[in-house]
Amino acid sequence: MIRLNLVVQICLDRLVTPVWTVRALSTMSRMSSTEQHEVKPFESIPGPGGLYQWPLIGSLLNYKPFTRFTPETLHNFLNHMHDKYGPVVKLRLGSQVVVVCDPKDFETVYRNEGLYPKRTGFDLIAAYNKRNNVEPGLSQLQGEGWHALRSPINKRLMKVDSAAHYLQQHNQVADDLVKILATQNLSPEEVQKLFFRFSAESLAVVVFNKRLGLLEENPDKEALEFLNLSETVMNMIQKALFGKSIAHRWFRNSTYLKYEAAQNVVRRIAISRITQEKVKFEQMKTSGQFKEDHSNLLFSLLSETNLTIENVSNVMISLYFGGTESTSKYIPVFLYNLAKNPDKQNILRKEILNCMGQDDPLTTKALSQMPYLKAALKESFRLSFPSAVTSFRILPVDVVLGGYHVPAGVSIFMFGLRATRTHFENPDQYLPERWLRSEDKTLRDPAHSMIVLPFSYGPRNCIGQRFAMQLLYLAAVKILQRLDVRIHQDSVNGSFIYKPFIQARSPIGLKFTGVR
Ligand code: HEM
Repeated sequence: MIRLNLVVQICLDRLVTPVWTVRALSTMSRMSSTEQHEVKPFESIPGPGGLYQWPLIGSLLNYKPFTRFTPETLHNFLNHMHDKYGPVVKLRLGSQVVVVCDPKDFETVYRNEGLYPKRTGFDLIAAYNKRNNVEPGLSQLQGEGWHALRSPINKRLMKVDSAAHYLQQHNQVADDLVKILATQNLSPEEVQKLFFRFSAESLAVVVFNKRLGLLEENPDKEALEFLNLSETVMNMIQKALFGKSIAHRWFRNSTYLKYEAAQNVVRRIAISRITQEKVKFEQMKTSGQFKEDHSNLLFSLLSETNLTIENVSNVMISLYFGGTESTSKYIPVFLYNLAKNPDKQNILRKEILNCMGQDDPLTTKALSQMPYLKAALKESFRLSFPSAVTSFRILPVDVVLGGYHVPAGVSIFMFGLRATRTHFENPDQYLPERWLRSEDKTLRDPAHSMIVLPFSYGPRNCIGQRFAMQLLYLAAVKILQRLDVRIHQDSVNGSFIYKPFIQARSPIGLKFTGVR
């Protein structure tokens, strides 16, 4: 996402200026004369100039060996840029982008994103889809094509109880996770891998209607192959995203070939599993067991007459990949914040044990009675924001951001992470209490509602957020119900990087011991 296709960038750069001139006039004419007077032109947005604005070279100059930053410490680089140039900065990150960090500007961006918000996809996936004649998935599509695929999923996944349908099965997966943590002495790397298996297993229940058995002592061969290939797919996307592979756009380089081989098998396995479920679905339909409002996502998508097996498989693959990496990376970060603040961990454990005891499964009722759990996760999102940039948009209209005119067609990055520090009291402390209502019913820390948006906002926000929250709550609840979480003394210095989701520079040494 961050390093856009350079060819497209160059074309965009050429296109943007003339479009801006025409649009600027029409937009400006809609403003009051005072506003027109105050708006500063796009050209005057501060930022590194000269060579730093050149296509390709400009982006490379931002990183090592020319600076102390790398794509993985993009957050530090953007903070440095805002310290130097102010709340609106123009620079090259692949294409020319405008970066904003004021929540009021986030609001303006979201308000103007239109019906089909545009966020460019991953060029490695685009190359694969084109070369293999595969229809693009949700995160790759734009415009009406995106809307046509997103709408049927939206109406099911954004429902309040969409994830709750899977809660019972997810409880079982979480129990298996806790059993392993309680009985095996795992290295930090093994713990990280275990969380990946937990997320993959939980999402498999949603996308394939089946557990894969990834938390069993000896998982079956196909399940393990699926897991290993999924990791390869994600690693290659990451490599391309951070500019460690560029040539895949023009020919099949080694990153592309590894991605293609892995993705071909992943797709074959996914399509074969979904085809098996289609047979079950047809039987249910014939026997009258299937109702229109069925809460099972896979069955309900299979019932859409305008979606082919290929469409449904693409959606499910998007969900599986969109969800596994992000959620598995965030579980140890949440646990890290609780382990570093044992007093908060104890308050949370007390709330959990009061609501559900040491053996009960997590239910929606119990969840509704746990305000501290929700505050603890929200505060973790604030203190350790899941992605370096909340998201980015290419708007269909001109806007004014921080007093500067930004033409339609320019990439706008919303750097929410900075606002999580600049808009709160005691920003470096983990204080779930700041999200709880005090007795006079006001929020203790009434921060702007556009700051802590881990799943972004608007019609193109994260479609899997209910599942992500469910899995994060479950992992924390089930672990704290039975185990105390501490950090190995010789581990972790709290230094996090983004690839593109947050993770500790080296796996966090979490220590799990039984609680009585
Ligand atoms: C902690 C976990 C997660 C985080 C922080 C996260 C965050 C995000 C963000 C910031 C976006 C971009 C939204 C925008 O541009 O407005 C996104 C998109 C997306 N996410 Fe998530 N996500 C998480 C988990 C999940 C899960 C569990 C799933 C699937 C079950 C999922 C599926 C997707 C998909 C398919 C998109 C693309 C949506 C579209 O383009 O229409 N994510 N996510």
